[in-house]
Amino acid sequence: MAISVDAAIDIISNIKLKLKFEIIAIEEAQNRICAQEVIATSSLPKFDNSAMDGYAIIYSDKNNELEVIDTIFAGDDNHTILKENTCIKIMTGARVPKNTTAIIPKEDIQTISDKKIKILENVKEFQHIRFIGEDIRSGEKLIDIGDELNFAKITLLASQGISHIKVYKKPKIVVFSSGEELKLHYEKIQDHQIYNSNTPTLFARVKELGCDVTFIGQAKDTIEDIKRLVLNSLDADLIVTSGGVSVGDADFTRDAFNELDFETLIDGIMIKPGKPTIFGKIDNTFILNLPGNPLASALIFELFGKILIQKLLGSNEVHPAYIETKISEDFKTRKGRITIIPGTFNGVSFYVSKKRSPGMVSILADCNSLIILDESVEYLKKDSKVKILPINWKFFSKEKKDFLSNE
Ligand SMILES: Nc1nc2c(c(=O)[nH]1)N[C@H]1C(S)=C(S)[C@@H](COP(=O)(O)OP(=O)(O)OC[C@H]3O[C@@H](n4cnc5c(N)ncnc54)[C@H](O)[C@@H]3O)O[C@H]1N2
Ligand code: MOO
Repeated sequence: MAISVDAAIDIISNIKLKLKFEIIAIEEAQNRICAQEVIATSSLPKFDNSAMDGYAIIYSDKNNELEVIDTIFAGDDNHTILKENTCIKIMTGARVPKNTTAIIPKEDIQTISDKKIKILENVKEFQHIRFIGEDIRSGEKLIDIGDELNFAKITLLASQGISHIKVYKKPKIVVFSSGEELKLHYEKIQDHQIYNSNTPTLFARVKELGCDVTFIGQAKDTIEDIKRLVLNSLDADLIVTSGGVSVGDADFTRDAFNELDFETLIDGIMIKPGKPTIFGKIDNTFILNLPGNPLASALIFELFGKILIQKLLGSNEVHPAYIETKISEDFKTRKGRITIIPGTFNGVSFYVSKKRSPGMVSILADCNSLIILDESVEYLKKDSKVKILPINWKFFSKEKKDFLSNE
């Protein structure tokens, strides 16, 4: 029996998993999920240092002529300290002498003689000193279990001298389709046949989301053939298949799964499109059977499949987050079931896709987000608030946008 959207999301978000991990070099770690806590073992900066090329001084000497008694470069292990009315020439990044209370940028001094300078500008106590630990404190948690590693997290690792990191293994996903009418995109087709667009779509999507993915072919519309493909894939973490879930005379996936000790977790979701979605498990392999209709299949994957992938990746972020915006024009829909509406968010408003039929293939190519409308919604007035779920976060535009003004 079909269950509510909320119940389906809860089932997927609460699946229990034993994830495997591996140790990899940090250069290879982008988009991987961290399987260990990383605690800072050294403060950054490691020592008080100069933020400018200039002179280290004692603040109370700021109005006096100062004698230059030494020069310190970044990386020097210099232990000279300042005396009254002296200064030390210092480079950006160099450790400051212990009793320094201000750095004077080179541009702000006047050279009086070879070893004498005078300060021309106002000085603030402690100016241009970068203090130990102001960036990272030793003992501070830098990365948590389940955090996604990106360039910025890799910065943290490298700055601590960490060369290798424990990450969860990429989930192994197997994709296949069923349907006698389907041919692969590199095959010749006849007039009564269509190209299998779902499998390459899902293959690409799970790969984009950080999984290892294998395509194992197409099942004929027979229980035996579907069983054969499933049995071949039980080393995977997840099988994603599409088609064959409805009530037609050639829809056999449910029967095939049931002959293989399938534990049904979801059999239908009260959503449009994509109601006939099946999710369950054989041994340790999850199976997500999406509807055959291409848009239905892709949208259900965007809403539910992505949560599942976040779980399988080991991410600690499994709940879809939204952006609040407004709808670009009046919008009418049929109430009665929660509906996934694809469209485009241009940074200001959400534009509903004009075409939305579940059997279409062309729609998502022009969309970057979804809204999920409650079953009671029949009409949204222009500028009504909507919550969008982004499909893609890389946010660029074909037109030049003014992101510099704050109006
Ligand atoms: N009597 C009823 N008929 C249907 C119902 C229903 O409740 N009662 N539900 C409809 C809904 S909603 C959906 S969704 C589909 C789901 O059907 P299946 O998952 O069994 O999918 P198929 O019948 O195999 O195919 C549906 C449609 O999609 C095309 N398709 C299938 N696989 C692919 C693929 N890999 N690439 C591209 N296109 C694909 C297929 O040719 C069909 O046109 O059932 C409705 N019927
Ligand atoms: O719900 Mo079906 O998935 O519309 O085409």
